[in-house]
Amino acid sequence: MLRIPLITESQVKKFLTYRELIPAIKKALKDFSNGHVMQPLRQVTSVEKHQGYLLSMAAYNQQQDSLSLKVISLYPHNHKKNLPMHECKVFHFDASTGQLLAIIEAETLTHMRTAAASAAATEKLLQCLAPKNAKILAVLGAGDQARSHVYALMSIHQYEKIFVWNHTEEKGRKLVEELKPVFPGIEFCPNVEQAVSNADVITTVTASFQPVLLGKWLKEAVHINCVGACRPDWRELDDDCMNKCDVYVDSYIGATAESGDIILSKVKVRAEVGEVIAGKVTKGKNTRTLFKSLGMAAEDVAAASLVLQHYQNKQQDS
Ligand SMILES: NC(=O)C1=CN([C@@H]2O[C@H](COP(=O)(O)OP(=O)(O)OC[C@H]3O[C@@H](n4cnc5c(N)ncnc54)[C@H](O)[C@@H]3O)[C@@H](O)[C@H]2O)C=CC1
Ligand SMILES: O=C([O-])C1=[NH+]CCC1
Repeated sequence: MLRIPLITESQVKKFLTYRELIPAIKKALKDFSNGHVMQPLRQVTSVEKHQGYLLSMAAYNQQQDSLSLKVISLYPHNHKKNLPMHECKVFHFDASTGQLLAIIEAETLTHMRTAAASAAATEKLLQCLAPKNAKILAVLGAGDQARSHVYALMSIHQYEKIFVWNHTEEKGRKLVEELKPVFPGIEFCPNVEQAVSNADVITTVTASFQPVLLGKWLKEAVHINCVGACRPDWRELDDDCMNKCDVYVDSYIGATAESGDIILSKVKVRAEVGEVIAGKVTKGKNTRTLFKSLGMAAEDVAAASLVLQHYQNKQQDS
């Protein structure tokens, strides 16, 4: 019987780099918006008794001929138990035969591909619409996504200052301490308004159900990546913030079905980021831009393909 390889977290950490991943995710976003990806809306199974969810995310990228399914748990109260909010695996298939090629431990893959999508959006929207001389990055949240976002965003632009805010100071300070040797300009900011009010780029990566970022704090030119709040009644941004920005999404269908920030604010979505990358959408006049990221299986397929390529190359070498 053929044994299916399990590609572990430590292997994924060795295989994935933002240098390779960001272009791969850009291509995935573009392929998706060009209609080359079969991606049903993800299936969400509620585990009401424990206030959790199980998400099934499948996609087939016709351009890459690449097929996978990610299964990911979402337990927003896990931080109180000192447990991660998500646990996940990607099942990567041979698209031509339907045979399972590998099972991939996908926590790092998810942290990195999400941050790569934000980096791709920031690069595109900052270049088109917001100031080129961005100096200050603000990160609201101090978990796994906060860490991956600092690495990914710093890989495309050298911000002089990074302000991290978290609702619990201890966790925020701990992340800053960890990242300080790599990014000396990073600081913890105990006041969220102070953290964001001079920021050129703001990334929200919290497990909050209520707005943590308010429109009245935004400066005239700013780009926001809003990464948390993936349920129709959850918010990370208030209505004012949503309405002050030109809003871009990863998927229209996903955003209008799942994002509380989009649905409850009734904001008009300007475009998918993939449409901007594909050159189908022209520059808007608004100097405030916002990328509402919900995460897509198309991104998981792209990241899993890279992981598998590296894994197979390594097997051939040894
Ligand atoms: N858009 C996408 O593709 C993806 C989005 N996510 C979302 O990103 C967010 C962060 O995920 P992780 O970093 O993996 O989680 P994590 O558990 O590592 O970090 C969550 C952070 O939110 C903070 N937090 C918890 N409750 C809060 C509250 N009530 N108000 C403000 N902050 C609060 C925690 O202190 C922690 O800093 C989550 O909402 C998650 O669902 C995760 C994966 C992909
Ligand atoms: O795309 C993803 O993996 C997720 N988005 C929100 C929770 C998990």
